[in-house]
Amino acid sequence: MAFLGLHLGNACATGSLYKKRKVVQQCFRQQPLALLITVFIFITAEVRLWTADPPRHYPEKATAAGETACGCFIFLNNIHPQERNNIMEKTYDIHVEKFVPLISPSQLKDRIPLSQASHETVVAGRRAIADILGGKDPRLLVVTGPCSIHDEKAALDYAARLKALGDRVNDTMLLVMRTYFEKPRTTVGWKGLINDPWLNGSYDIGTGLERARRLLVQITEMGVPTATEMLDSIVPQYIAGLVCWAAIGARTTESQTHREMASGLSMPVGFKNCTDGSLATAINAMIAARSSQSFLGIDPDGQACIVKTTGNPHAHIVLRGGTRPNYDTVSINEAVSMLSAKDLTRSILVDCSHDNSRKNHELQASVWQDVINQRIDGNKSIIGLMLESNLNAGNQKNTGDLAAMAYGVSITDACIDWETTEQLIISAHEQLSHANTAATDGGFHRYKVG
Ligand SMILES: O=C[C@H](O)[C@H](O)COP(=O)(O)O
Ligand SMILES: C=C(OP(=O)(O)O)C(=O)O
Repeated sequence: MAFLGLHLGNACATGSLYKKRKVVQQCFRQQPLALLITVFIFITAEVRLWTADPPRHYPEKATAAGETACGCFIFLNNIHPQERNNIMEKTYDIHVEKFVPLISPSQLKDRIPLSQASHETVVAGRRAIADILGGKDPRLLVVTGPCSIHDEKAALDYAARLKALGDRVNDTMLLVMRTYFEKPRTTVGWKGLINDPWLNGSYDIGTGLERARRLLVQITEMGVPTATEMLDSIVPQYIAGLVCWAAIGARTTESQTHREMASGLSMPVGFKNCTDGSLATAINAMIAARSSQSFLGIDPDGQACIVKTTGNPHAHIVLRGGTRPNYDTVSINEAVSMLSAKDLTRSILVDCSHDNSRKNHELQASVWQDVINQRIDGNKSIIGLMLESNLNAGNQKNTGDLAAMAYGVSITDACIDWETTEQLIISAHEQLSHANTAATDGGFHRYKVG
């Protein structure tokens, strides 16, 4: 009734003849008396406006008459002014199809708890990464693994191989597995296992969170430290306790929301330089992330809340190239000067993939070797490298049919295969071991930060 009253007013003021007729018919069926009185008041108002001296113009007259009629209808039907909001045309969620409730972070943690073995891997992994960033651990941090996880079986296969390799090179490198569940897209595309776990556009995010958490538990139970990109600001509540290193990607490093989220994350966070190659965005991000922040989020029970953080002490930069690669000596020195000027940690991780290899996975090997050479030559600011690597090389189209797709091949960016990965890591391990042994003054000195 109230809704019709409002529509009557609106229809009188602005509507088409058809709309007016429809609204009046509805009103008449439901509230004949109120309608008659309203129509009478409306006509009286119209007549007064049309005969006013000086004459008033049409839109003003129509609106005023409509509002008068609407006001009278609301008054006659005893509608409280506050209820008007409820009967007005909807101004929110117009483009929202539906809201699908999700399990809360604590419910998911109860369902898939952190085991003792996982806990040990996460704590030791984070500590080792923080020590590498701070210059206390002389090893090289190597973040390697698929561009994105789409098949848990292949991910576990990769993790098992990485565990064996990590044990072998443990005295020169810390190997951390890319377990990327969220993919930022330049335009559109598959957004990762959390967003679309069935690879078919069904967006079963609840299942995605569950599968991501379960896989992280399995990988950390194998003793393999994990790395992921944090993209959605709600996701960390569900999985962050199982992640040793996090990235904020090139597309989101400039975003305030992501910087705030990073300030509260429990693990070291690497900020990628911007897609155009700008370092300033990552440097500004590091300043924002090390500061305490207050922002909107959810608590472990899924309740919307204000999240107050203390700031992340282990924010650092990741060079991933832009309009040109930025892994060369000149680019790295430029990054060091910019970081020094802002009194930030000068520890740099170089991503061999993305725009450093011009998205050609085969070029990752030469980027890798160039950076290893710089490190051996004494570039003390290089603390780590990243590879996009999978069981098998290249990439394939996501057809949505996991059984029909090639095993261990990326469905996002092209990756190098396992054999190449192993060969690069072992070769670098040998070169680093040799350099350490050969150095007459006890090995190259790690860069002390702060
Ligand atoms: O690392 C993965 C991709 O480079 C990133 O998600 C962007 O991919 P897109 O440009 O294909 O969307
Ligand atoms: C998306 C990624 O990188 P970037 O943000 O550098 O494009 C990635 O590492 O998966």
